Amino acid sequence: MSLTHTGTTLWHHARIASLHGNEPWGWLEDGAMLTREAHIVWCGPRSKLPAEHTHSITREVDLDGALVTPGLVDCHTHLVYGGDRAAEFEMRLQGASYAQIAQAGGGIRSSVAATRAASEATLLASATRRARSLIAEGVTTIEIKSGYGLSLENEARCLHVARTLGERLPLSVRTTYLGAHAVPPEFSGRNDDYVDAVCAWMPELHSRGLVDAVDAFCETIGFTPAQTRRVFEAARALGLPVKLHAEQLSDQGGAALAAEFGALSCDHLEHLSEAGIRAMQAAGTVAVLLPGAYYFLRETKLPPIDALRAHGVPMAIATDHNPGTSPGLSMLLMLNMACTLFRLTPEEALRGATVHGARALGLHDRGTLAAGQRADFCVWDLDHPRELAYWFGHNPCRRTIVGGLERTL
Ligand SMILES: N=CN[C@@H](CCC(=O)O)C(=O)O
Ligand SMILES: [Zn+2]
Repeated sequence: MSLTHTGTTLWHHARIASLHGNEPWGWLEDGAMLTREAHIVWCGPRSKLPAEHTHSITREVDLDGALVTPGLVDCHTHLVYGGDRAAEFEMRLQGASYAQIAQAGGGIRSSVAATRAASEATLLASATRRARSLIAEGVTTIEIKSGYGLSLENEARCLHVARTLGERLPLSVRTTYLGAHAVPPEFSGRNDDYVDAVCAWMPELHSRGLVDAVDAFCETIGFTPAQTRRVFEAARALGLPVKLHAEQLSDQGGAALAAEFGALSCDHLEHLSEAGIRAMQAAGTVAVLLPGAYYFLRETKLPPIDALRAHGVPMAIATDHNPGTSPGLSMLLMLNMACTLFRLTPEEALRGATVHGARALGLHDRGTLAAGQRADFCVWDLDHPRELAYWFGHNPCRRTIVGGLERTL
């Protein structure tokens, strides 16, 4: 187990996936990459390695012709929660809708009760198990939202667990405050008062170093656009970037609202309008597609993929891991579903799970393999990168390097 940097490493004899969009989809033959500490110093065909780099090499690793891609980025998860919602799954299979269950006080609120009842150690143990599943399939960066605590101290606890995961596991963790996920029972019928509380807790959570971004669930069963605006104004006052669960079950105009605040991403988007797409394009907002939730809720309305593509809106994909609508823990399955259900090309899906996922988190130092980027990459037992979206129920990840360090679990 190598856990310290060993100078400058030349990783060679690799097929380095070419993911630049304007180049033929495939790989760089006899690819090589030079890493120093946590970063890539150089990447290209080994024969073109500049002479000035050769004398600095302290270690060589032969990758035996294996495929290399950037580390995967899961840019939308709700990984920290108590309990599960398998009983709700059974109810939905018998005909109850997600919205009906939520309106009857179940859904997110049942996970809030289970999360509040769980100790921090229990939350950390279950989130660690889930994170390890994602890590095993090549995830090197993950976003984790709060949203099952819904009080100042319970939101803080969940965000703290997320931060702790990033300290204990070989994984970069970004945390998102999703206080505006549902209205907790103690605020029942006082939705606006709850939004006031969500905004009031934000500076405290931020001052404890627990928040990288702010999100909300803008929906008929969540928060109105006016309430979402108030949450975003509070975030802007603190200089925090925003994201939004937008147009999942209905068109609320949430995407255009989020774009007005320069949102990093709008996520779900099954009911996204043309106006919303234009607003996102103008703001540079990433469209995060969540095929796991679409599949698990057995939705029928597809996100407007062709229009997003035509307008040049970057598309990311993520697991949306959560106990209610997407209990899956496989980014590779999401790559497959993004192609089979949403008709992304395998190349679009892989860009969605790497460079566009990173952009959805406001990260520009990862998601591609180039000089200056973080040395986060995966080595796969595959020939062509299209196979990442092809196989499912099988893990071809041979090794993963995070910040220049070989990862072991
Ligand atoms: N849509 C809102 N939030 C989650 C679901 C949360 C839950 O049902 O527990 C989502 O992204 O799908
Ligand atoms: Zn979500």
